[in-house]
Amino acid sequence: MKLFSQTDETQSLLKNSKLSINWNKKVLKWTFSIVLFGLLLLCAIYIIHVFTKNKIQLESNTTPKKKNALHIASIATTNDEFLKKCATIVKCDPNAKYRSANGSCNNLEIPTWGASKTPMLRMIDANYDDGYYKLRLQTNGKELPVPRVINLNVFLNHEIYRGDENNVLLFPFSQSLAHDISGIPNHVLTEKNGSSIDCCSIKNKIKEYPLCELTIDNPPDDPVFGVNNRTCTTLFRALTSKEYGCPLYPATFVNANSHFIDASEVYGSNESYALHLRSMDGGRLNFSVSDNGQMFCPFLSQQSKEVLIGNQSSIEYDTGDPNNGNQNLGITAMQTLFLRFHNYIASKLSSLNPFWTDEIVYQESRRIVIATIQRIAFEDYLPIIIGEDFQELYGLNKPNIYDPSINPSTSQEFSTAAFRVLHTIIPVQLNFMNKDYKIENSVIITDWILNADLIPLDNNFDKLLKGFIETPGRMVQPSYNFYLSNYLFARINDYPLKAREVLDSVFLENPKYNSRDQLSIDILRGRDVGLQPYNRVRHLCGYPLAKDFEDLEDLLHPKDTAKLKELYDSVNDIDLIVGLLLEKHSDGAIVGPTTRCLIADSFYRYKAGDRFFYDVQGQPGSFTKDQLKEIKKITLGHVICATSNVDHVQKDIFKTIDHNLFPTIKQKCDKEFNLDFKNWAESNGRPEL
Ligand code: HEM
Ligand SMILES: [Ca+2]
Repeated sequence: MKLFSQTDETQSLLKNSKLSINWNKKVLKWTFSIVLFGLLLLCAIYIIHVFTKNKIQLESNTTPKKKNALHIASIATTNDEFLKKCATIVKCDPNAKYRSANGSCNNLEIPTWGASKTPMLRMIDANYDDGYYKLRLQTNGKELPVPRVINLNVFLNHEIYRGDENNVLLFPFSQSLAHDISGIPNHVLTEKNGSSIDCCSIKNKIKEYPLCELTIDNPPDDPVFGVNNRTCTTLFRALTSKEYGCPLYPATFVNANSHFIDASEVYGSNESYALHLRSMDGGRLNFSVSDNGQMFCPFLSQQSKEVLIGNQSSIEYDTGDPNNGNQNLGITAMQTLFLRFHNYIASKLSSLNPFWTDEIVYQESRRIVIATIQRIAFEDYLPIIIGEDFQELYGLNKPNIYDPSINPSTSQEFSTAAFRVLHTIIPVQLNFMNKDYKIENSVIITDWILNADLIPLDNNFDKLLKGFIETPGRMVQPSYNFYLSNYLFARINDYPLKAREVLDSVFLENPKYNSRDQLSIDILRGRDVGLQPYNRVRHLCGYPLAKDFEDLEDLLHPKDTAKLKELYDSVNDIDLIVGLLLEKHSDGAIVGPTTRCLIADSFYRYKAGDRFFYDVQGQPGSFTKDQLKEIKKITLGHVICATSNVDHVQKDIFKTIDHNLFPTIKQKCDKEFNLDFKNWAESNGRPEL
């Protein structure tokens, strides 16, 4: 007590201290609790954060992107063999603005994906009798039907002559796309003196020459070939990866062209050829000038006009596609069109940016030409082929869909079967039309295949383009045109024939008459490259596996399945292209369901698998928003207007539009189809090397 009395202050202090100790304890307790709570809270937040973060990462790493139900996936097991065994190591510059000439370094993870001289992709493993290279047999071990017999029994003489709503232009544009994405050379067997061996003349020893294995036996009662006892047609097997120094099992085929849609048919598919085609001046490509001052692909052999008129194929042109650029008047017209378009853009860009080097002008012009072709291919062309709605549903219309996991390579099924279905749109006749819509001249197919002499004469190029736009095209249908099925590459003494009458009379007199059947070739090529039969591929595309011929009637006409039943022993033997040609067309498309599925798959690869695709943003070479806006306006009509004297075109450039019935749909080139490259002026922020 004393203590208390003695020290009031202290007491109070003590009291106070007691109080304060109590209070301090409380504060401490509260602080501790708050801190603990805070810590717990922080821990909880951290745990939640880590958990959700991991979950998100887990989802983005392991959950595949929501798969579009229409997409098919390759089920072939051999696609990576080339990468494992033969792909060269390529060093890429991830900041490179422009695509390489051969397509390498497009995919920075797998730089050889899509490059020229790399294999075609298989959707399904190859089908060979020996699992490796020998042509497949029927499932019961018997020989497959002779292709010519298939053509004669199912296709020939069933042509539909109705004009199509699409015009002839669809054909050369299709073909130039085909040779942009695919090119498999033949393995030609040569004599010691360098001339090619005629497999038919060594028929008794043909087994010793596996490359002659495709040689066609025409039936003795063949209505065309039988007449002159032409029982045999030579066809060589395609060049395999082995000939490129990379033996693979099973036989694998190599694309000589870059797989991407990158105008390789204009610029070449490798660096040295690309350089060879350049003038190295003003960013232009080399060109020749005709007598009337017009620009053409460089003439490889220049002869006098008189000789040209003397009906001999004397001019050949130097193009980015040395194998096919001269094959026919249509494809050569496309080569000319895009060569001119490149040089047109180069001159525009040079005047906007006089200080640009040849290299910058060349690369920027090339980039615009490629973008133009890609835009036309995806927005104007593809909807006609596979149908607008299907294209939308497939996800092909979405912008900027680059996905480095997509292999951009051309599939074997697409290039050797599905895209060749469009061989059916090849017309018999091409028209040269003047500005007044008058046909001045027409040539039939035996005159315009292997004969591109007509292009530089007079104003033929303009008239040919006008004829393409104004003439209704050939409808897609099961049969190829009669000439293509009988008189392909009809040449006597190496000169093209001039008219059907001549052709027929010579044919009757000359047993050496040497024409071919394109459909037989396409069927055989499918066997050559080991394509799986139609039933397997349609199943891959989501259609039921047919157990017998009648089961095919969900997609084919009963009259056709009946014919197939007479030719093939089993529904599992039908050649892919045969089934594809006979499919009823899908809604809004000009091809059937399996063809549409294979075409959509490939075009998806060419878009989603191309880092330089024209609308991809965020890459070193992406177009600016303003440039992209301008690119999006360029139609094939603009290209024609910029490069020829055609003065009226329509926006829907592949549609036949009767100028008498719909005069307002035709628009004046100089009014409606001008191009503006001001967004490429360097003051606008781009570009520099
Ligand atoms: C007059 C026009 C045409 C002719 C004479 C023609 C002829 C040929 C020939 C002879 C082949 C090589 C056949 C072989 O040995 O396997 C071929 C391949 C091919 N054709 Fe055509 N064709 C023409 C137009 C078209 C068109 C319009 C398309 C439409 C897309 C097309 C698509 C293809 C494709 C994808 C290939 C495979 C290319 C390869 O990988 O080598 N062709 N064509
Ligand atoms: Ca290409």
